[in-house]
Amino acid sequence: MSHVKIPKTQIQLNVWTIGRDPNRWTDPEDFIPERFTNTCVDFRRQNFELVPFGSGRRICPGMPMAIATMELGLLNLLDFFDWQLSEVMVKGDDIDMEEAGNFTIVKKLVPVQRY
Ligand code: HEM
Repeated sequence: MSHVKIPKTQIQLNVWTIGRDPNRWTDPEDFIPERFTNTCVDFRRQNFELVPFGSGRRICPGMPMAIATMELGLLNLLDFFDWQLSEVMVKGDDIDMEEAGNFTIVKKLVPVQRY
């Protein structure tokens, strides 16, 4: 494979669209976290359908810190609170996974203090 240099040009990948490509993902709009178990697709490697931290020599150097911070934050939220759906979250019998908000996100889950 030959490499082409494009000097003084910034290239941005549309990771949002890649992550919703129906040619790559089954039911891409559905929330199916199990899709990431038993798969060889790994966001740390060169699986270009999943590149939240970029890839190659300019991959995010803060990735280990970001993962540790997110895991710690998430585990604390799960440990200290029970979570229930707010009324806006329920759609029929199902959970409404439609995105809301732009720069600010509407709270769809309600924390209930456990202790
Ligand atoms: C969820 C959290 C984070 C996400 C999703 C994220 C994502 C990214 C992405 C997509 C890039 C561009 C990679 C590329 O060009 O291929 C990047 C670059 C970078 N990130 Fe992160 N990042 C996160 C957290 C962090 C943290 C915590 C730090 C530092 C403590 C950090 C420092 C950097 C730096 C310095 C670059 C530039 C690397 C370079 O251009 O060589 N990031 N990040």
